[in-house]
Amino acid sequence: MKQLVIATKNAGKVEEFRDMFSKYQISVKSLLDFDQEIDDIVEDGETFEENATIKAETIAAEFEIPVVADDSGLEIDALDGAPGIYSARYAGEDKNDQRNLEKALRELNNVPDQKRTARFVCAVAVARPGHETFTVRGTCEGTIARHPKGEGGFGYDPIFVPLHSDRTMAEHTSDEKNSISHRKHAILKIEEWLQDLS
Ligand SMILES: O=c1nc[nH]c2c1ncn2[C@H]1C[C@H](O)[C@@H](COP(=O)(O)OP(=O)(O)OP(=O)(O)O)O1
Ligand SMILES: [Mg+2]
Repeated sequence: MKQLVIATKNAGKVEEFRDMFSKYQISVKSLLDFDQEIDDIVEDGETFEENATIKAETIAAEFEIPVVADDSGLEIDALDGAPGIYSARYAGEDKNDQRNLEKALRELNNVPDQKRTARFVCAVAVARPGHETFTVRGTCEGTIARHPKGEGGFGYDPIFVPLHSDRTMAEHTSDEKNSISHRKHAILKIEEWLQDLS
């Protein structure tokens, strides 16, 4: 079994990478699996790609191994793309999913249904010692619901209704989410690299 480190401390992301990488015979190790304490990485880039690169290169340099990182978030059109790269800390430094989605709903309180369009964005960076880092991006278009619904997924999934669906992402099974998500679309773009990994 091939192994890949994902430079994330987000358990929801880890589970999705595990599920989606299993078909490439890749087992996933995340920052949650290291015995030593790993400091939080400062994500001070101006784009998803910059932040994914910072995370991947920090861990690749520290452990001298190939690393994949994910920087992702929700862009809401009626809020000019907010929360965007600030999605994790939208309602405060404690990165609370529930408070984040409640804040998004509050901001959209007076916004009619047809103007509630949004998309999930995921930039994936691949960093390897001695190689140039590269990034890819996947997106998932949808709308913001009026109320949270569903127990699956993580983050903003309870308020995000993907295009062509009448359920929130949190009401999708993990297999359903992993076939349409921004993360899936990003991973498809590194599929060849994943297959060639030794
Ligand atoms: O599929 C998703 N379904 C719902 N919400 C999502 C998704 N994907 C990203 N999101 C939200 C969660 C968080 O508010 C932000 C990611 O922030 P982001 O900095 O990339 O991740 P993080 O800080 O949780 O973990 P880490 O940096 O260790 O990978 O976007
Ligand atoms: Mg983060």
